[in-house]
Amino acid sequence: TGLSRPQRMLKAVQKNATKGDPQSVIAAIDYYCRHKEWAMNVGDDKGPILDSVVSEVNPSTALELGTYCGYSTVRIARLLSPGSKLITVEFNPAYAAVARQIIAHAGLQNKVTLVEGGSGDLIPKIKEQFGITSFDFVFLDHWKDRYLPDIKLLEDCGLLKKGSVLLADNVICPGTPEYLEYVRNSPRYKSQYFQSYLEYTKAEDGLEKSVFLG
Ligand SMILES: Cc1cc(C(=O)N2CCN(C)CC2)sc1-c1cc(O)c2nc[nH]c(=O)c2c1
Ligand SMILES: [Mg+2]
Repeated sequence: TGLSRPQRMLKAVQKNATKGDPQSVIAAIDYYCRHKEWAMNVGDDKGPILDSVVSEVNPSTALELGTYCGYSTVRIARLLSPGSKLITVEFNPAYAAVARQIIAHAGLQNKVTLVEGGSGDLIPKIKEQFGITSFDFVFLDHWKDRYLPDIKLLEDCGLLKKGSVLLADNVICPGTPEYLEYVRNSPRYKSQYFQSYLEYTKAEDGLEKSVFLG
């Protein structure tokens, strides 16, 4: 049955993007997914909002839940200051294999640690495995039903500190109602909605930014 959609995306990156140039990797993926075949990257409508939040936070430690093909991994890692680290978690080994190659094509492999496995299993092991005490920034983009349990896990594992910023994709489409209800009503978070569009479409979607108050 030939190549998978992620593998076809990888080929497009290897063909059209310049090695070591993250912006060309981002542009090659956006062109492919807008004009050839749709894929669930955060994309070029929501991407600049992600960029602005990452730049504002300038995290020393960042966590991404849901790597997929590494598009948002590249968007985040290209903005990190020297010495900062991004840990990205991917459940699907086929996605992880493609993401490693796309992250390497961008030349960002030294800023990124890709961990394969389920977020629920990995989060409790992060402190001991990576010597990280807390995350300055967390991007939630894995599976809508894991957003709420995983932030509760991050809280319980002491991986959030006063001022930690959570940014969640797809809060409208596919939608994460329980997560939104929690972060918008909990006294422990200050939340803000950034309206945008589902990647490469005219459908509404948006990002929810939530600051942990401690
Ligand atoms: C798979 C999928 C299908 C969607 C949709 O409404 N579609 C109608 C319009 N056509 C064009 C595309 C398909 S939206 C979406 C999606 C989008 C993300 O950003 C995701 N991020 C993380 N994890 C996910 O499971 C995830 C799913
Ligand atoms: Mg998404």
